[in-house]
Amino acid sequence: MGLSTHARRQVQRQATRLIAERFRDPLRRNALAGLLERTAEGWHLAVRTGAPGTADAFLIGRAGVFAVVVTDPAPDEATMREVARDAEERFAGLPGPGGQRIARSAVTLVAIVGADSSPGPRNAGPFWSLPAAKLDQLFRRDTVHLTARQAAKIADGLAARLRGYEWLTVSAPEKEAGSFELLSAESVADEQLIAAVERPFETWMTFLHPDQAALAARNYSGPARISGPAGTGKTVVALHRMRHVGRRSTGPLLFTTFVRTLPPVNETTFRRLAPELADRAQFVSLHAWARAFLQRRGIELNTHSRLTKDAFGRAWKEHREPLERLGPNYDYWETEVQRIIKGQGIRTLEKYQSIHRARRGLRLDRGQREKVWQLYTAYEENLAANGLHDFHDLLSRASIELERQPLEEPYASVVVDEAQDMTLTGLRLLRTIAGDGPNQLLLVGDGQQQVYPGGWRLSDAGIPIQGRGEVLKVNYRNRASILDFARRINAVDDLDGAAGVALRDADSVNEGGVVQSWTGTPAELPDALAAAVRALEIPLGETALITFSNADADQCRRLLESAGVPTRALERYVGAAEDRLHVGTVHRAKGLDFRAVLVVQLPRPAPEDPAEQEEQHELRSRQRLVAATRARDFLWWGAVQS
Ligand SMILES: Nc1ncnc2c1ncn2[C@@H]1O[C@H](COP(=O)(O)OP(=O)(O)OP(=O)(O)O)[C@@H](O)[C@H]1O
Repeated sequence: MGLSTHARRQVQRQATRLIAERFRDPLRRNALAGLLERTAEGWHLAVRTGAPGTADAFLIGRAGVFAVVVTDPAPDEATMREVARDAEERFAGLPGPGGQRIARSAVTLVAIVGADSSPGPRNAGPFWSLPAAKLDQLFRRDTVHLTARQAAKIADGLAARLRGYEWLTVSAPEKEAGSFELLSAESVADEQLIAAVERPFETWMTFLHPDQAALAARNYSGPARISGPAGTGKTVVALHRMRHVGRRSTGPLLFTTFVRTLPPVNETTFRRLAPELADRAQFVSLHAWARAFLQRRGIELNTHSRLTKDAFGRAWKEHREPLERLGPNYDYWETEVQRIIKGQGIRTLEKYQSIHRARRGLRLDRGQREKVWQLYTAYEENLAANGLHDFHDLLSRASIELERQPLEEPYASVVVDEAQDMTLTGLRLLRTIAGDGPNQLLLVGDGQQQVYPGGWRLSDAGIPIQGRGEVLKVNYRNRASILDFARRINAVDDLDGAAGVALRDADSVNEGGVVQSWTGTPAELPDALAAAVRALEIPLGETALITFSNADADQCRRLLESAGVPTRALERYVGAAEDRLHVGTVHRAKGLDFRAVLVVQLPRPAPEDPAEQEEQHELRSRQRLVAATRARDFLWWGAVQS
């Protein structure tokens, strides 16, 4: 509390007296007085005076909205679900900034329990179980996401919907109240303090666009998909939805992606949004999930990546000649084997002959496909001879094992973020993990942002989406000038055969923003980059430098370090602010955002074949679009020309 000891004592005395006049039960007296004290800091508290069956109190402040039950022993889940439903109804739809509304899933349900009552597993139910002695956790600074004015407006709106409740408030002595008001409301010092911990005003934790709010709470009879251009809040909705579904179910929840680096960031966010479900929700890449699952079943696969690469290299040496005549690029054929043959789980030449190779530039006739198949089989033989498996094998093996014997404890809900970069093998595994039941599988993605080659249709993975495909259109991330810049990148979205909504059709809500473009030679890059970083008005910890290959990222990191700029690999980013500039490839940056982004585009040799050129161009456009749309307020785009 930001009050002097003397003022705090006065506030405590007032609170204890007001509560003692109304309640007899010691736990209730203690807990509600603890909450009431906070009204001296700008929190709003309504306590129930009418019949039981609903929340004992509603608490509203800069860390969100809470429905509170005070109880000893710990409450049962059915009772709390009823309380939750009532609370959700009361808050639902209250207006917020820019036409947004409070989401049902924004209300945090808290049971304040006695010291001796056993609350069961912590953070694992539809409510947050908190001993009275630990009330302080409700007021943690790292969960602040509303302005004082927004909190007051919510309290006003709620007041009109509350019968049988009384608003109580205490205040600090006048002199201190004045100085505290300055601190608690819109004070610059306070904002800076919060900004140091997290992005100020992540208002989406309470307010959603009506379309977002509808998707967060919609009931789906089978697998569903949320798509929409970059920055439209797909991940935000997926996290709200996870809370919504989690509150209405039992069993574990899974949030997964193709990339390893994204789940920890989303886990940090989810723990702030839904602390009560933190221990029930698992955030893990699909490969890590598959490996852990197989280990539990006593199956260990050796996927040493350097050795598997060697196995491919040896196969390539043997079979390169006819393929090089078609297209000389090693990477092209590695991708063909990895993303098309293995990624789609193709086991026979016959099948490979029959498929449509989506998003691949070179057309291959039957004879040519046979040559690719020889490369593939040589690779498989090399793997087998050395007891090796690649990451695709990990996923297909997990599917087989899961079909043989289902999970001991099925998931209540599975969310797949950045689904556009999954392989078909991955999607099939996900379907087996989640099943087709109501609300069990949610795929979130945007075909325009696919950063790996190759494509698929959800129907190829046997995932029935009919009528459950949703699209979001309002961009909340990028300021207008950044969005304009990104819209000019012409990235196609033909993934899954459906014409999606492209970034150019997204609505923008954030004014302003700065984009700076720089073009120069490799020799000029070090100075230009150092100057761009020096001129940054945004802290390094909220800035990322994005490249299009690992080698380019290493080069830029070296340049920055020798210019005295502290850096950190984007792989290690978990969402916490650090005073280091994060550097990494677009593959690591996808799904994330930063206040400032520097993009360095180094020259790459273009393939000779026009079809291959076209494919590379399309992929690069999508990657550039992802890179540009990571920036919220400031974008520096450096194009190095040879
Ligand atoms: N309702 C909202 N109010 C305020 N900010 C929001 C809202 N929805 C999303 N945002 C913000 O917009 C940004 C983008 O959200 P999110 O990452 O969920 O979008 P996305 O569609 O998954 O993006 P991408 O596909 O580019 O990864 C985030 O910074 C998020 O905090």
